[in-house]
Amino acid sequence: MAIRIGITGGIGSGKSIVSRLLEVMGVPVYIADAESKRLTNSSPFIRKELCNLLGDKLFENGELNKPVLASYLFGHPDHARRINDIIHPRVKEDFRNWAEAHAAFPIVGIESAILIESGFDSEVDLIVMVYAPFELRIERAVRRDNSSRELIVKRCQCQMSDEEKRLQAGFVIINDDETPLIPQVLELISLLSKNIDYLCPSKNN
Ligand SMILES: CC(C)(COP(=O)(O)OP(=O)(O)OC[C@H]1O[C@@H](n2cnc3c(N)ncnc32)[C@H](O)[C@@H]1O)[C@@H](O)C(=O)NCCC(=O)NCCS
Ligand SMILES: Nc1ncnc2c1ncn2[C@@H]1O[C@H](COP(=O)(O)OP(=O)(O)OP(=O)(O)O)[C@@H](O)[C@H]1O
Repeated sequence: MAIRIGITGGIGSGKSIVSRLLEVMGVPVYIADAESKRLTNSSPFIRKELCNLLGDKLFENGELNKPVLASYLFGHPDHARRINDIIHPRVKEDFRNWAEAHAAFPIVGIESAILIESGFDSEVDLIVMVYAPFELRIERAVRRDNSSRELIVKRCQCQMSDEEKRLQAGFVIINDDETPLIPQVLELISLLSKNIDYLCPSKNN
């Protein structure tokens, strides 16, 4: 069975770039955000539960009304928890199937901004945190999403702080526009390759 790493970090930290680098280096990565959107659109169970909470207007012509979901979800941390409790158990199940299908790889990854908050930390052998200073994250996300600072800050408030994430991370990748990324990703892969026994002894037999 593959070693499972969880790649996390706040909005704009650079998880997508790190995941892309890992994939280029031969580590398949399950992108939880993309998969949760796919499941939200395709799973009748998720649709039904979301409509029970927010009404049928949530799906217009069969398509998820993203602004409606976003305004509820990011409106209050309790709302985010309610939505996550509907979507994330299905994502977890989907990830387990995906990981089994990729069991021949020595290392696989899952990328999620809310890996720890949504309980995916128990699915992985190592948490890798992508870190960037708060202001830089906001600046990047504002530019990328063509969004306002207020909106991005509000989304940050639905996520665990960097300080808390750091406490749980076994490896931190600094993505501050100064520290080169590739050597850090190579170091991670090298460390994992050397420490397979240490990380998950049962998986290396
Ligand atoms: C609410 C939705 C429709 C907003 O879509 P929109 O295109 O406006 O934003 P986008 O998806 O690009 O999200 C921007 C960032 O917000 C953060 N974010 C998204 N969902 C969540 C969440 N449930 N809790 C905390 N932060 C979140 C992530 O850092 C994400 O990259 C969308 O984010 C969604 O469907 N979220 C539920 C799926 C989910 O929980 N994804 C998070 C990772 S598993
Ligand atoms: N080292 C870097 N150099 C230049 N641009 C970067 C760097 N890291 C990230 N960016 C840019 O910052 C933006 C945010 O990065 P990215 O999308 O990888 O963040 P993320 O952690 O996946 O965020 P989210 O949780 O919002 O999905 C992107 O437009 C990306 O191209």
